[in-house]
Amino acid sequence: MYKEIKTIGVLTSGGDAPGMNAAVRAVVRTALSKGIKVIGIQRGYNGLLNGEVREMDLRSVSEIIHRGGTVLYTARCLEFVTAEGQKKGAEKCKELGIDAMVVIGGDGSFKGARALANLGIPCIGIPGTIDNDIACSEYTIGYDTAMNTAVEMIDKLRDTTQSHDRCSVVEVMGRNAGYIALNVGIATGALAILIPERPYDLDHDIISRMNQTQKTGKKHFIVIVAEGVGHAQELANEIQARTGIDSRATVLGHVQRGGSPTLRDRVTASQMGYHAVNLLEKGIYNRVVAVSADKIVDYDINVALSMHKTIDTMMLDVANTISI
Ligand SMILES: Nc1ncnc2c1ncn2[C@@H]1O[C@H](COP(=O)(O)OP(=O)(O)O)[C@@H](O)[C@H]1O
Ligand SMILES: O=P(O)(O)OC[C@H]1O[C@](O)(COP(=O)(O)O)[C@@H](O)[C@@H]1O
Ligand SMILES: [Mg+2]
Repeated sequence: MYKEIKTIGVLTSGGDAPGMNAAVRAVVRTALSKGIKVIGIQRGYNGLLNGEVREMDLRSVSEIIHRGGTVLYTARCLEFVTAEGQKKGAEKCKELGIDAMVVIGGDGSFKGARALANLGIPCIGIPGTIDNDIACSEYTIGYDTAMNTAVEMIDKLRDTTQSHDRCSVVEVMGRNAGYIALNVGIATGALAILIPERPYDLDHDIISRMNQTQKTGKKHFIVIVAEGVGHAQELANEIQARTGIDSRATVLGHVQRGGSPTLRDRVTASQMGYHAVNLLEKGIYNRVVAVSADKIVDYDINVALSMHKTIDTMMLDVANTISI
C-alpha cells in the first residue's frame, strides 16, 4: 500500500567504510530536493533506541564527500538483535515521525532493517562495508578504498621484504570473505593467497611454491592471508621453520577502514544514496540497493539476505599462474 514519505531517517551501522559520508550526503540532498525531511540518527541502531538524532539540512553534509569514517558515527548494537530492541526501534521511529529508514551498513545491519520492515517501518539498505560480502551486490561502498590502502601498505612492506630477502605474511581484513585478499594478492604479486572460501595445503600451496621459485632466483616472498583464515604469525613461524627463509607477520588491521574514499567509492555511494531516496519517493520499500553489471539496481530485502556470493575461481588461477 502506498504511503507518502515525508520524513526519512538515515543511519550508518556496523564497521565504518570510506564513502559512507558520500552516501549520507546523497541521501540528504536527494531527499531535500524532493521536499522530504531527513533525520540523521547517530551511532547506528544505538542512536535510534536512545533518540540520538538531528535534523539534516543541505549544509549539514558539506565538506564530507572526501572524508573517511562516518559523520553520523557508527556502532554495533547488541540490543537491536533482540525482538524487544527491534520493537523499541520501530516505536522510536513512529515517535520521531520517521516514515522510512535508510540503513547504510553490511549484512548484519540489513537484518536489523528487515526486522524494522517486518514491524511496519519501510526500509532501504545501502551496502557500506569494506568486505564486499553483500551477496546481492557486486560492489559495496568502501571496498575499493580499503583495497587501495592495503596495496599501498604492502608496497611499503615489499621494500623491506626485498631488501632483507625475507617472506612477509600479511593479514588483510574481510571477516569471513576473501574478496579483499584475492584482489590485493593479485595486485601485489603475492606468491600465495589464502582465503576462507578455499581450503589450503601448506606444503602444496606455499612451501613447494617457495622452493620452486627460489630455484628460479626469487629471494623474497609475499603471502596474503585473509582475516577469515587468520594465524598470520603461526604461518610465518611455520614458513621460516620449513624453508629457512626469515619470515615476518604483519596484520594490517583497521588502517584499511580509514582514509579519504576513492573516486569509485564516492561515485557509487552518491548513486546508491540517490537511488535509495528515489525508491522511497515512488513508494517502493524494503529493498537493498546493489550493483549488478555496473548498474545500480535493487532487490527485495528478504531475497537479498537469502542470496549467496561465490569467489571467481578464475582470479585464483590468475594468481597461481602469474605470481610465481
Ligand atoms: N540478526 C540481526 N537482527 C537484527 N539486527 C541485527 C542482526 N545482526 C546484526 N544486527 C544489527 O546490525 C549491527 C551491525 O551488524 P554487523 O554484523 O556488526 O555489521 P555489518 O552491518 O557491517 O555487517 C549489529 O550491531 C546489530 O545492531
Ligand atoms: O572494528 P571491529 O569491531 O573490530 O570489527 C572488525 C571487522 O569489521 C570489518 O572491518 C568490517 O566488517 P563490517 O562491515 O561487517 O562491520 C571486518 O573486515 C572485520 O572483521
Ligand atoms: Mg558485515
